[in-house]
Amino acid sequence: MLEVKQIVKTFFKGTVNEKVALHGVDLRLESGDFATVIGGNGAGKSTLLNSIAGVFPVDSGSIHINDTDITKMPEYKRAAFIGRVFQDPMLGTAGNMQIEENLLLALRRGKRMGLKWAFVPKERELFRERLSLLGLGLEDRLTARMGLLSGGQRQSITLLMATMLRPELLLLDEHTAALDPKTAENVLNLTDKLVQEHNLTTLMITHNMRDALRFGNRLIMMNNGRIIFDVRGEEKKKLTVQDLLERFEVAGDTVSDRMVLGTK
Ligand SMILES: Nc1ncnc2c1ncn2[C@@H]1O[C@H](COP(=O)(O)OP(=O)(O)OP(=O)(O)O)[C@@H](O)[C@H]1O
Repeated sequence: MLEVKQIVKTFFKGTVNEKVALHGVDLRLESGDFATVIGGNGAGKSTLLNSIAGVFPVDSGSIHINDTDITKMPEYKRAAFIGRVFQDPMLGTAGNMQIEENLLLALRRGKRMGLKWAFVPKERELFRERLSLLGLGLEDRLTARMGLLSGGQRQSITLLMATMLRPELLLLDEHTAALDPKTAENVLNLTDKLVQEHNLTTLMITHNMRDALRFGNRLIMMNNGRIIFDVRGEEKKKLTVQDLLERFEVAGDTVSDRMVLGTK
């Protein structure tokens, strides 16, 4: 469960460039909620995810995961609760390390690694099993350098890593936006499979309205640092792109072609 209460975030406070990116945002995700997040440029979507992940402190308000108050917890400690996948496929994995070394880091997250990279055979077996889920043949390339893989392959492995130890919360920030349409589709389907399989509480920012409608049991729309629409269950299932366009229009937001058509 995630509970965000009244969070405010201001950038460049007290300067001519002062920007209030979040105006007292409230959000509660129940365990297993999969919420897609949409909104125009500068709506505050990434700022909301970054505030939850602890990339920077918030000005006020509180953030709880289950019963733990993480508002003042440093980012590296929050990583024990949170799995993240970013837009840039290069960010989630270490390019100069092997596939299995990256996976081992994820498996031993929060534990002392010591000086040795001693693999237990059971771990390699687990990695092979997880990688075969991707259907990319990577289970036979455990010692390949991550840097040799394509963006889609790296993003798929980042997803596996983010969910290797079941996180309390999964944060996805436009994680398929840098991929070609076919690869993006595969990574989205993998995302959905992992979320369902592990019943993960998930927040997924997407610029694509169709994907926001297709995935998850909840949809959240942001505008100008506020959540202006939060819909779930049957009501979400009935929503159409046209409904979303109307909401954007009422909010006075501009909608780009890529949001409607899903192109980059
Ligand atoms: N690190 C930062 N320093 C200064 N201003 C920032 C920073 N991050 C975000 N902002 C500003 O905060 C506002 C919200 O930005 P944010 O990136 O959260 O929007 P977004 O909804 O994710 O938009 P986009 O879809 O364009 O990525 C914008 O005005 C942005 O310029």
